[in-house]
Amino acid sequence: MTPQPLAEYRDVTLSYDGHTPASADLNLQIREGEALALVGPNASGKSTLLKSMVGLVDPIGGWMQVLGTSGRRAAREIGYMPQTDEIDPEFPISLRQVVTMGRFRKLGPLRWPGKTDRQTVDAALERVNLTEHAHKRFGDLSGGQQQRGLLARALVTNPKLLLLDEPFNGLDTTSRQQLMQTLRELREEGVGIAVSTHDLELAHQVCSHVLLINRRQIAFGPIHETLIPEHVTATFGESAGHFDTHDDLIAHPHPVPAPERTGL
Ligand SMILES: Nc1ncnc2c1ncn2[C@@H]1O[C@H](COP(=O)(O)OP(=O)(O)OP(=O)(O)O)[C@@H](O)[C@H]1O
Repeated sequence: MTPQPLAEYRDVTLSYDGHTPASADLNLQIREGEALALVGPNASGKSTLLKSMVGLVDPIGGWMQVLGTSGRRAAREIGYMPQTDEIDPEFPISLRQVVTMGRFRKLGPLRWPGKTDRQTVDAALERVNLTEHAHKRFGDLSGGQQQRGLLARALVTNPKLLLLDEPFNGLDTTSRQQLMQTLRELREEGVGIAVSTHDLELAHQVCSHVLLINRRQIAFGPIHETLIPEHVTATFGESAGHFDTHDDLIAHPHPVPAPERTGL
């Protein structure tokens, strides 16, 4: 029997205020070891979709399930790396403390981190190659190191499902390669991943599936069949350029702004 998907959406519409749709027609599945790239222009609904998987945005239509329950209930078992983080670079908090914060969802507010928690934090830091920087102030790390630190924070719950919102933004080539390698390893271990990105090449290198979105879902499916010129043009508009071949598509990804918000 095929195992139940880690996340499944059927005709889902999401809304922040309970009536204005923020994104619609969402139909997707993420299974163990699969990685889904969310691709679309700015303000097209990528972050909204990720937020809905941890219950930060609710559906106003359709049916969805995450880890067999609602996004809100599943949140403790999910690793979520948001696009922007609230950590003030001036705040005197070490990288290790930032990563340990990721355990608090598991620990609950009244438990002090124990041996297992410390070991899990050590393993996550090692996984993202930051062990030697553990005691540095978070704000003193480079942008790429901070990104990797936030990934470590998302990993300390040992999630079955990992959600990453534009994790490659601002990374240099080395950090990018390291992050891609980590994501491939996680897939091999059976972790399901959803990652929003503007980078089609990266999507191809890391992901098994793609969902193209521009306030509505344009297409979803295996990446090699679905990330095709017709779908990219439908997502980004004609100004996305003309793509003759698959290589063109990867060489010339030109995201353009989404249309003004009109309530779909
Ligand atoms: N907190 C919020 N309250 C109300 N509307 C919101 C909120 N956050 C986003 N939206 C709206 O939802 C729509 C989708 O935005 P979203 O942030 O999901 O896009 P995105 O594809 O992640 O964009 P980007 O690539 O710029 O991060 C936009 O119209 C946006 O204005």
